[in-house]
Amino acid sequence: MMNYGRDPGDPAVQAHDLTVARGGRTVLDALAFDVPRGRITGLLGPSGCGKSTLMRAIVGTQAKVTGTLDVLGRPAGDPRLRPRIGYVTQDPSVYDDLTVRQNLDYFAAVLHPGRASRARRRESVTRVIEDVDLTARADALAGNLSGGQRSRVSLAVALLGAPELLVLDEPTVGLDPVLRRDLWQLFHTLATDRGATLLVSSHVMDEAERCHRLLLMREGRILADGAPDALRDRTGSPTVEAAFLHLVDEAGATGRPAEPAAARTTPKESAR
Ligand SMILES: Nc1ncnc2c1ncn2[C@@H]1O[C@H](COP(=O)(O)OP(=O)(O)OP(=O)(O)O)[C@@H](O)[C@H]1O
Repeated sequence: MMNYGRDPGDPAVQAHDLTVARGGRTVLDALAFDVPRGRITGLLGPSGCGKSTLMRAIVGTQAKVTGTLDVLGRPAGDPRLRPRIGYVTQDPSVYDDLTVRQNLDYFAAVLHPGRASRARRRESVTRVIEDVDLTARADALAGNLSGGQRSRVSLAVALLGAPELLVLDEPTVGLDPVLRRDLWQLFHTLATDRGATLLVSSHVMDEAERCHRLLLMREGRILADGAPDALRDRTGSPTVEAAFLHLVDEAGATGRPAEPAAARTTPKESAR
């Protein structure tokens, strides 16, 4: 199986004092955390807490980022990081008038151009279609796929270059329980067998249990980080969701986070 670059050394992502302003507001506030290599780190928190903004900062597409943010040993946004990171946004970016295989052939040609790379392209396209379990639909037009199948095509595109770091923004939204389970199995294969680092966001707390490690976010801040077990133990909670609520109450009691909730209601669509 292909090795995606496990390296026991530095964390894949290291952030210190990471701050992002959007529309004149601070939406990420002095974050400090790291993301270990070869593991699945879940980025969990309610809608609007800043998960997508943080992911965009990591992949280098977010403006007005201050503080320190190192990704795979380089500053976030360094062009040399591009082939080493796979990023899947919430909106599947596929061409509806091409088949699944044609979509992947196209992106593979961008990644590995030239006649000399033809065999390599064919091998990687077949591999990623298998990875996302779309072999039976490889010749279907993307426009005729279900929402979940389209998002798996986007994931396949991100897997093409065998990236060391995969940043997946709510990849399981709208999927049925069987597909969600299958995708999480794939994430574990990518991390465990291929050494990839995954950062996966979700606002569904039950997905937390499937991660090796969690970053719990609320209102632009990291509320807590650690393994699901450790977070449950530390808060004496039966589930990560209960642990999250406990931590929210604790933060309220110590007077830490929070700008007024009303200041945080800008529709997400205006962000793009
Ligand atoms: N262009 C913008 N101007 C002002 N505020 C913005 C802008 N874009 C996003 N925001 C705000 O930044 C905050 C973080 O948004 P972000 O999309 O990162 O949250 P999220 O946790 O990913 O939410 P969701 O789960 O709904 O995708 C939100 O409160 C949002 O309203």
